[in-house]
This record gives sequence, structure tokens and C-alpha cells, in this order.
Amino acid sequence: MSDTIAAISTAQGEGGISVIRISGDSAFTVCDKIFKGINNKKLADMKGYTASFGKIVSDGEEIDEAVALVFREPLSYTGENVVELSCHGGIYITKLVLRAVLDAGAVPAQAGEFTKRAFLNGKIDLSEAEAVIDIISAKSRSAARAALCVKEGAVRNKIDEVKNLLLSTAAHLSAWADYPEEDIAEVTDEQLYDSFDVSIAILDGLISSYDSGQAVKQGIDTVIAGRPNVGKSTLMNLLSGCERSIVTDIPGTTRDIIEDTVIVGDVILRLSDTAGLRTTDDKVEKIGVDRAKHRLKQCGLLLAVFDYNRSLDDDDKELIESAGEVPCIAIINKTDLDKQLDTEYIESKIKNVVYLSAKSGEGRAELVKAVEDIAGMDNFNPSEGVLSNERQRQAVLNSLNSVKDAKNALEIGLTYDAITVSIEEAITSLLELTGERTSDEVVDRVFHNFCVGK
Ligand SMILES: Nc1nc2c(c(=O)[nH]1)N(C=O)[C@@H](CNc1ccc(C(=O)N[C@@H](CCC(=O)O)C(=O)O)cc1)CN2
Ligand SMILES: Nc1nc2c(ncn2[C@@H]2O[C@H](COP(=O)(O)OP(=O)(O)OP(=O)(O)O)[C@@H](O)[C@H]2O)c(=O)[nH]1
Ligand SMILES: [K+]
Repeated sequence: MSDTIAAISTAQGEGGISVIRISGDSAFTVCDKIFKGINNKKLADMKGYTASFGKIVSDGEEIDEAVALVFREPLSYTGENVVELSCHGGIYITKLVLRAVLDAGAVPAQAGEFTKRAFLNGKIDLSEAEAVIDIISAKSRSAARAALCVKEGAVRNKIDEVKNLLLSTAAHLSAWADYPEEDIAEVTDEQLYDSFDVSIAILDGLISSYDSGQAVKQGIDTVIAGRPNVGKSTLMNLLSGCERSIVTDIPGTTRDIIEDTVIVGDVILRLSDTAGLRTTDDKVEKIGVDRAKHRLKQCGLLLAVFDYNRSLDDDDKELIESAGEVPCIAIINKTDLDKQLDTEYIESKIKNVVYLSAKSGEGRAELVKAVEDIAGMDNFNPSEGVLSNERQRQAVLNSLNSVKDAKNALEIGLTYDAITVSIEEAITSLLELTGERTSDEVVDRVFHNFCVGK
């Protein structure tokens, strides 16, 4: 019998109400010691998914009025008996109620222990548990939507599909090999190729969801670069919707890197506005220019800004060259002014070109579209599953490689035994992802990232 655990599940701070969650075999008897329901109704006698109003009493003293929600195993978040006590929000009262629950026999929950129990009791798999963290930490609608899809099994379903396919293939192969005297239909090469190709397609799809998922969740490390005075700071302010960078008509206004996080359509950009790129004798400005050049070579997205109203110079050309090294959008700014720029040259060098007036906002929608395209948003379909972290990506990658090994073994005519070994490796990697076969260490690491009460 495992301990009955308790923790404050709402944020620490003053609010309307706070919730103390209690989970475990003795949740009802523990809470009945301190919760006095109206008409002396005992929590232990209540049906699951019902509520009672009452008082929290400790050492004969009334602490607060509260509502108790009862969940009966297995129908609860953790799969165990659960009581949720909602008391008046307030740090002092809430801690007092938690103390009373602990005095009555519960033990303090570890970080993520409720969700860990949900996992151990088979309510959710590891991908779904990890999605819980993503839901809590989501900073945009699309990040929240993606996390919710995963919580509802989008990744688990894909993995199950591949797993079942590979399991039946491996079973068929070994039955056929092990019981030659039985009347088992021979596995045809077509069937094998078919199950490998289907598996590869699904796993490939999951892998490619990862980068888009990261763009939605963590954001893309984005550098705004260009000659002095092209309008980089104005662009930054346009995207962030506030005056973040200093805009003046003096070239060389921005000298250090200014950072901000903005949501562009469905994508989060972690923007850095950099010093205008030019050769300079000013010592401080030169440091800024060097930093800008360094940053734009390692970013996830380069917004290379050009001035529609000025002709190309050597600094522009140097920037165009760097554009080949990272994902890049060329932004031709100040389209409200007369054309001086050789835009044909830029179009010939950089694939994604957007015409903009950062000052008026004209062209902003096209820029949003270009950013979403680069982040792969048109193929981003969270209901098809999004791998949410490196652990998941690695497991899928390992599985994918093993399926490819199996296919390769078939192509070069290795024995069915050799093929089966690769299929089994592929399955093992998937079981690690879902947590069906994984070490305590991995499970602990997953739940280590949770807050107490979740
Ligand atoms: N009060 C409260 N609100 C909450 C939660 C909670 O634990 N308590 N949640 C916590 O994250 C989220 C909702 N997630 C939940 C997930 C499963 C179950 C649950 O009771 N599942 C049972 C019963 C399902 C059924 O009746 O069909 C089960 O899966 O067996 C409850 C909440 C957000 N809101
Ligand atoms: N007409 C017009 N002027 C613009 C536009 N965008 C920016 N400007 C003006 O161009 C000047 C320079 O803008 P900034 O945003 O400071 O340019 P910057 O590239 O950050 O400049 P540095 O800090 O020198 O690198 C300011 O006077 C802006 O108002 C635009 O789309 N149209
Ligand atoms: K400027």
C-alpha cells in the first residue's frame, strides 16, 4: 500500500480559493479526521465525483470553511482515491489546511507525484505526462493547443499504431520460423516492406513535428540584421507591438543586442535587434557590429533587412552572403519611399523576400506568413502528434533507425532472425518513449521537471 500524499495544487499566492489535493488509499479516512461535512456526512460514504460543503477543523479549532470533492479509484486523475479540498485562497489559511491534512496522516507529495502516480497506475503514458508540463508552461494559444493534443494521446496513438504493426510482424515472422510444421502462412516480402514503410512514414512524420513544435513552444532564436538605419529597430517594435528598441534617424543608434520575445502568428520568435552592420572607427559601435556578425551565423532565423530607398552597398552584399548559411527572410523595408534598391539581385540570392513598411505596418501579414512557412506551420498538425522534447525525439529516432535496419536486412537478403532482431530493437525504443519499458531513472527525470501539487 502506498502512502497517501497531499499538496497545495493551486499557485502559491492570494486568490479566490486554493485547492489542497490528497491522493491514496486512505485519502477519505485521513480527510474525515479534519473535514466536518454538513449533516455529519463522511467523505468515506460519498460517491465518486460528488462534493460536500463543510468545515476544516484541527485540534478542535475551526480553520476554514471548505468544499470537498471526492473521486473514487480508479476514476480519478491519479487512479487512486482522491479528495480535493477547496478552501479560501490565501497563503496562511491554505498552509494551515495542508498542515492539518499532514497531521491527520498524509505525507507531503513530491514534485509531480500526482502525475507520476497517474503514469504508474496506467492512466497516462510518459508522452502524456510530459504534455502536462507543456500545458502548464504554454505561453501561446498554439503551444497550449499542441500540448493538449499530446495530453489527449496524439503521440501515444501514433506510437501504438507503429508498435502494434511491428509486434504483429515480428510475431508472424517468429511463428513462421519456429513452427515450420504448423500451417502458418509465409510472410511475403511485400507484407514486410509494407509494414516497414508504414512505420517509417509515421515515425518520420513525428520527427519532423519536433522542429515545428519547438518553434511553437520554445520559439526560434531570431536575429534582425542589416545596415544602419534600414529600420531594424522599427521592425522590432512593429513585431513586439511596443517601443522596445530606440528608433532615431541617426545611423548607429542601436549598439548592443536588444532582445524580446514576440508571438508572430503561431510562432514564437526570440528576437535580437543588433547593431547596424557597417565598417566603423567607433570602438563601442565596432564591438556591437562584431557581436551582430557573430550572432547571425548561429541563429535559427535571420531577418535580413534592406532599405528600398537606398542602393546596395558592400555591407548589404556581405549580409546577403551570410543569408545562405541559416534560414533567412529578406525584408525590403521602407517600401513607402522611392525605389533605389536592386531588389532583383536580392530576389536572385534569397528565396524568401518580403516587402514591408515597418513604419506603417504595410506588409506585416506577408511577413507573418513567411515566418510561419519557415517554421513549417503549414504542415504542422498537432492532432497528428508533436514530439515535445529531446527524450522523445531520440527514442523515435532510434526506433526509426532500427526499422530502416530491418528494411535494409530484408533488401540484402539477411535471415528472418536478423530482421526480427531489428524489429525488436525498434519496438524497445518505442516502449522507452511511452514508459512501458524504461528505467526508474528516466521516469524520475521526467517528473523532476514538475511542480509540487501537479
Ligand atoms: N478539480 C480539478 N480540476 C482539474 C484537474 C484536477 O485534477 N482537479 N486536472 C488535473 O490535471 C485537470 C483535468 N484533468 C483531469 C483528468 C482526469 C480526471 C479524472 O477524474 N479521470 C478519471 C475519470 C474519467 C471519467 O469519469 O470518465 C479517469 O480517467 O479514470 C480528472 C481531471 C484540470 N482541471
Ligand atoms: N519611410 C520609412 N521610414 C522608416 C521605415 N522604417 C524605419 N524608418 C525610419 O528609418 C530610421 C531608422 O530606423 P531604425 O529603426 O532606428 O533603424 P535601425 O536599422 O535600427 O538603425 P541602427 O540602429 O542605426 O542600426 C528612422 O527614422 C525610422 O523612422 C519605413 O518603413 N518607412
Ligand atoms: K537608427
